[in-house]
Amino acid sequence: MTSHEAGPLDPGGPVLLVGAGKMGGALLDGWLARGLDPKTAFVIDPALPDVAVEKLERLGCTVGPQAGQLSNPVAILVAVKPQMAKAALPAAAAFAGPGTVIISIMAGTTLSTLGRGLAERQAIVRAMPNTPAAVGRGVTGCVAGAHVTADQRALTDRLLTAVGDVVWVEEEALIDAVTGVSGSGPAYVFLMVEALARAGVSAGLPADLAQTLARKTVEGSGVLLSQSAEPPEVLRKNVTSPNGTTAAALDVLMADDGLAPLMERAVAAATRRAKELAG
Ligand SMILES: NC(=O)C1=CN([C@@H]2O[C@H](COP(=O)(O)OP(=O)(O)OC[C@H]3O[C@@H](n4cnc5c(N)ncnc54)[C@H](OP(=O)(O)O)[C@@H]3O)[C@@H](O)[C@H]2O)C=CC1
Ligand SMILES: O=C(O)[C@@H]1CCC=N1
Repeated sequence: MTSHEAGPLDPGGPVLLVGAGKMGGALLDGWLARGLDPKTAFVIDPALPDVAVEKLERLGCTVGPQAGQLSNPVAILVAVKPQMAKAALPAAAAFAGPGTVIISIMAGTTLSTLGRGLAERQAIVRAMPNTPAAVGRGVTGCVAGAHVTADQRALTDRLLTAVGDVVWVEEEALIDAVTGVSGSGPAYVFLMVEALARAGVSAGLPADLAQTLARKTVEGSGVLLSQSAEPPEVLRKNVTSPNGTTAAALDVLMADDGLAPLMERAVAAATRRAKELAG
């Protein structure tokens, strides 16, 4: 796993972001927060509201670059919905040079599909980040296509560690499972907050108090997990007094039809859906 290096982010040339929505926007914010020179940041996103365009332009970024304004970017990060890939890839192809690495974060979209819209020997990385990137605490799984050089892999690391940690896998199919675990994973955790709050209401708490308790419990547990050297199993056991209240709850959650098989089915469904998105 690689983590952020000290010092300002310097990719060594211009970077183009195609699609500045929730994930692309979080990455761009992370790059700028890590000291990326805004003059080297280019953005294509026809849906970007005027106020966001003005803010980026005020910083010195170029939104909607014309041919001639940008050549040979060191990286193009494609962050549109997989269904928009066909519409967005021509722009990436138009600006890409032989030294450009294309980094796609589109769920399911394979290296082979990406390659069809790009030059024959284009360097392509398929990556899967997650939304905690918005607070610099994301984790991204990556796989490198055949033409990615060691320098381009290091550059990808620099761009993605700006918003969290990065892991590489060698087998492309594993990216679909990465999507099922960490790409979609934050939604499972937020759903757990919602469900815990609802269960608190059923146990007699006022709704706003139940929400506060559920939210703070998951926030605090996340921080404890991140700051502790102990595995989650030990942290769980630390809460669980013999024959106490937690043990009573865990008897339900750890039953044969409890959380583990449910999570397995959920991750399998997400992984399957990623494969379906490949078309
Ligand atoms: N959200 C998440 O948790 C994660 C998402 N991803 C992947 O990231 C990608 C983006 O997801 P997300 O950020 O949630 O989606 P968003 O819809 O928030 O962002 C996509 C942005 O791209 C814009 N767009 C559409 N067509 C084009 C185009 N031709 N050129 C440039 N921009 C375009 C969209 O505009 P408009 O709204 O008008 O369509 C939108 O602003 C997806 O492929 C997803 O699989 C990966 C990991 C996690
Ligand atoms: O739901 C999705 O398809 C995207 C990919 C991972 C998280 N969001």
